[in-house]
Amino acid sequence: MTAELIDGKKAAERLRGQVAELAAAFAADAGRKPGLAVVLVGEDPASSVYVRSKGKATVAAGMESFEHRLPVDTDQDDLIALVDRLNADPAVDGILVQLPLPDGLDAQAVLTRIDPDKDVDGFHPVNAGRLATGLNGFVPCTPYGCLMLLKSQLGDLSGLNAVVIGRSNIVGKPMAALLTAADCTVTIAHSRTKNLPHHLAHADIVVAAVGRPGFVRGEWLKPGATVIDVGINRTADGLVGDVEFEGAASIAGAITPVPGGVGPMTIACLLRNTLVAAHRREGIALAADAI
Ligand SMILES: Nc1nc(=O)c2c([nH]1)NC[C@@H]1CN(c3ccc(C(=O)N[C@@H](CCC(=O)O)C(=O)O)cc3)C=[N+]21
Ligand SMILES: [Mg+2]
Repeated sequence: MTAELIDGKKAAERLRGQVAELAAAFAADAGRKPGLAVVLVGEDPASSVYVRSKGKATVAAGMESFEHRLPVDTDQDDLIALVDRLNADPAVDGILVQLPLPDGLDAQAVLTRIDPDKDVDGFHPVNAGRLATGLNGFVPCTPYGCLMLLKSQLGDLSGLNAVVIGRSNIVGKPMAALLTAADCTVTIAHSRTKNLPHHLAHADIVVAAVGRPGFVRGEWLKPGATVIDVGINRTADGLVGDVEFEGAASIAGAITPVPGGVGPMTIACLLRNTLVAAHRREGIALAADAI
């Protein structure tokens, strides 16, 4: 292993510390804490664990956590009615509906119902449009966390070749938009891409978000590349990323581990977005470079 390990856990702790300080200042100013509502439908064990750790992180950052656990057979109208109540609740700055939703529920309809200014996941089409056109909105937490890790690792990203593998609305597309805005030359690769190794051979930055364990091989990388592994795959060998770690770590310049890389940053960015939402909703200024 010659690559530097990018410590997402440490970066996330630092960000959470900054959020906590600013949340305390907000509470002193506004007379209330920033509030995050998390909605979980059903009892998927992995989702339950995420929701619990989000709730804990929210409280630890000095914010209010509102947890709504609904039965697996909740119908669409009841879920929409809950979103409407949260949209109207002045104590709620951010709303997150945990995905995936159980079969039979229309996730797109639910996400589109969330007030875009409370959409701290950044999944609403209005926020996707804001990101695509350079307006201030909410950026999805996982790609935002990846960008923070890249900037703290590399500084200025201008002119670098970046290959994003995966084109989901949640990671790949917003990641490509963020890297484009940071003046990278961006390639979006996906399951139909021909000759992925050809594209990776020129990539200074690789963001892997394909959801297939060990899909990206070390020998495909440009020596010294910075590799961000978004994959969280539960296998017989435990939790592994989308990048074949051992091989990649002998060729890359820097790489995120799984776990302890992107995952912790996702939660820290959720708190960051909630803090920003609270300031915007109360009309309290937050210095652009504060966080
Ligand atoms: N509306 C919505 N927003 C989300 O942001 C969202 C979602 N739904 N559904 C599920 C995915 C997944 N996700 C993760 C968050 C943190 C870790 C994380 O902290 N992972 C740790 C530990 C992982 C473990 O041990 O299971 C790590 O990578 O080190 C992982 C995954 C957010 N998601
Ligand atoms: Mg794909």
